[in-house]
Amino acid sequence: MSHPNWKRVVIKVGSALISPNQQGCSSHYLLSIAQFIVRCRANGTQVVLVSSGSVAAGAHLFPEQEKSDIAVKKAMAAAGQTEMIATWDRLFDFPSAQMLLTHADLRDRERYVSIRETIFSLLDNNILPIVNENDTVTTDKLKVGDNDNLSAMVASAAEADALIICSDIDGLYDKNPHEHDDAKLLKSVNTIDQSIYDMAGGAVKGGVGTGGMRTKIEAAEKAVSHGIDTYIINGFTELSFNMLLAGENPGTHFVPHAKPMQENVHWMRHTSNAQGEVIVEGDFDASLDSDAEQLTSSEIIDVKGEFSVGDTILVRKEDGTKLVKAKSNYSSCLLNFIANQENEEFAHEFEEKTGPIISDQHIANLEKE
Ligand SMILES: Nc1ncnc2c1ncn2[C@@H]1O[C@H](COP(=O)(O)OP(=O)(O)O)[C@@H](O)[C@H]1O
Ligand SMILES: N[C@@H](CCC(=O)OP(=O)(O)O)C(=O)O
Repeated sequence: MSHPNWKRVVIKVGSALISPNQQGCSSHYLLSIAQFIVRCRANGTQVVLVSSGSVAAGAHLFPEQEKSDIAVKKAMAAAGQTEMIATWDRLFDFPSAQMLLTHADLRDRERYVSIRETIFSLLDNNILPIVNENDTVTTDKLKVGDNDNLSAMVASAAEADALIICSDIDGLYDKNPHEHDDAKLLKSVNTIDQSIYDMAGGAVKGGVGTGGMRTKIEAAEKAVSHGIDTYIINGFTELSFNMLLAGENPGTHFVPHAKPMQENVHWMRHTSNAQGEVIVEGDFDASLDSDAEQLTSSEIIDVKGEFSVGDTILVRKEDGTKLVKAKSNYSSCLLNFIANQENEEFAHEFEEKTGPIISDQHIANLEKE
């Protein structure tokens, strides 16, 4: 876990650190984070910054408006984003670059690959990528929704060794310490299961944070399955960063999987969204192997939703058991047509000619969730 071994890290900074009073941006807490970034780079560690705070930073420009109104929030984000980037940029004597992403970008394989290339190209040229969600264009369907999950997706895309989530609290406690005086800090988490999720509450009501601990655990789960060391640390104190640089754990460390998922399987599982569902009989045991069992139309009971060739679909059993997520080589329309064929020989010949229903190159086994 010692810091000098990291080739690349992603640092996620929450809104409370950027705009503690919602009166624009403050560099008060950002100075020690910037110092950490500078020292990482001096040690030869590449850094990608995922920064929240555009909504919080822009809030003061809309004094008369209802802050929960979506259109107002988007306007706050648009206005606050420039101030947030300018505040970071002032703290560095090297160039930074703004990357505004949505889930619609990350779940599209082509755009995802393009995002990866841009990150690598910026890093190769010693430019600091500063990523945020593109709040002004998102809708419920298109957004990641919180920067904890976004930072895990970015860490996977960037092939980072570590993800450091800077929060307003020392790490993950066994219960919300703002509500329970006897809450205890977990120094290390080996396995993220339901008992870990049960410890997490949401963000403080009326505060500037979005996801609370739940989204940080979701992020950690995504990252560790890609072999990424993940930390939740207190970003208010400089000591956290000094400890990280000394190879010590200042908060909660989520231990990465010893056998990380392959990059494209990880993307399919944790970043891509299923556009539709195919309900099948029995267990369909998928694997990333062209000799593996193929899904055939005779096993399909139902096709749900509308999807096109190349979209990700979820293959599940009638009882709801999720089997695999995969790229579909058929549209929902064509799959419905072939699955409803009474002439099995025709269906079989059609599939032989058209090729496998789901791609054996883009598939993630869901371990019968
Ligand atoms: N088990 C827990 N351990 C630590 N914090 C928790 C827990 N459950 C809920 N929280 C809340 O999560 C908050 C941190 O998340 P959030 O407000 O979204 O901040 P950020 O801006 O850093 O993302 C904490 O301040 C705390 O109120
Ligand atoms: N994209 C939003 C960030 C949303 C978010 O996840 O905030 P936080 O919980 O403070 O990390 C913004 O810039 O305000």
